[in-house]
Amino acid sequence: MTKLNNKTNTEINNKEKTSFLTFLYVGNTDTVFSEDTRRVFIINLFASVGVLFTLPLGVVSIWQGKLLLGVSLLVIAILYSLNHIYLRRTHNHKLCGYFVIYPLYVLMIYLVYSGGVNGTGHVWIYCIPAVALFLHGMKRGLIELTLFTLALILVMYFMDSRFSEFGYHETLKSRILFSFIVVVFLSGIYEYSMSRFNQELKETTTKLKLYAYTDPLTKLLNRRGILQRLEISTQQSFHLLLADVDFFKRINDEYGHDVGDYALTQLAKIFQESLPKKDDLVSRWGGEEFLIAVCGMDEYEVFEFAEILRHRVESYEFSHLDQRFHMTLSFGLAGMNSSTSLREAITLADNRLYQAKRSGRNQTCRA
Ligand SMILES: Nc1nc2c(ncn2[C@@H]2O[C@H](COP(=O)(O)OP(=O)(O)OP(=O)(O)O)[C@@H](O)[C@H]2O)c(=O)[nH]1
Repeated sequence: MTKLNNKTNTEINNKEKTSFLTFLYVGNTDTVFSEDTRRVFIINLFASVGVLFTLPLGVVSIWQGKLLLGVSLLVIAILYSLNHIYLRRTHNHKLCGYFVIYPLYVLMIYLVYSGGVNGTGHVWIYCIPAVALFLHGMKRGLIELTLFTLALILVMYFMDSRFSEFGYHETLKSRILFSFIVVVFLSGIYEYSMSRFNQELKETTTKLKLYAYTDPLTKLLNRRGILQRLEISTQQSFHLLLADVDFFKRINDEYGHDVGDYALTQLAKIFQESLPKKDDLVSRWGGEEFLIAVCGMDEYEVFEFAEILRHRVESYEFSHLDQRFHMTLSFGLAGMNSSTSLREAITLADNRLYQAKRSGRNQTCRA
């Protein structure tokens, strides 16, 4: 019974966690680590925290008779709530970022000018640097923060603000400015180190993806690479050609491993140059096997293409380190469409390749 209760509690907790994440990621929880999703998440978080503060403070301000301040806070609360809905529908984080930051600048300047509630308005300005630098990056963020600082100076020193009415010492103004500049400086250092770190992370991820999906010898996609590309492809149907070099072991044995490597690299070039369309793919499936995926052709056309390729390789003279030799290929052909899965098509192509080998090699076997 206790076990059952624990399970139900965990399920409820997981459900709540998922709903919370769905709220913050505006419905998109699968690509959590993409830069766009991260921005959507943080803008949404800023806006949600903004609503949590501006809504009650707005109500309190109206309650205390500070109508203008109260209405401004409520307008921002509404704006931030609409921002969430808009973000959920469009994922346009750039525009939503403007909706977060610009009303915030105006509100802060107004709070400093009016003193807010009992002269406490200026204490809120320190949230500005982090938000500005995150949303607009170092360059634009710092320009906006400089303009904001100038606006602060203007309001505090040159406008008839209500600052002196609250009995503050004159030095408080300069201390507010200096401490604000210190926070800008620290936020800038943080943003700079974070953006450097993110940049390096992005570059490393790109390199690792390249290594993970590419065959180092031929520079073609490897098995993982082509499977990933085929799984995400928008093409409805493909034909797969599994090609295998006949008696490749003899090349290695007769001419050495380096010549064998050269032959595989040269073969990869021939395959790549022969692909009919730019959406077609070729990969090194493993060892001396290559998987080619072609789209937009019927089975007969693919068979014809395989035969052309086979003859091209058969008549090609491989030449490396004074060694000259010829190679032949065997092909297994299979179609992949809505009724045949990728795995099934690969198995079928593999069976037909085996059949081509058994029937004497140097040929294409299809259904
Ligand atoms: N040089 C080189 N040889 C490789 C590489 N990968 C696999 N091979 C060799 O490819 C050969 C494959 O031999 P087998 O599987 O017996 O096939 P085969 O000699 O081509 O004979 P059939 O496929 O039956 O026509 C082996 O000798 C492997 O060492 C590679 O990256 N470089």
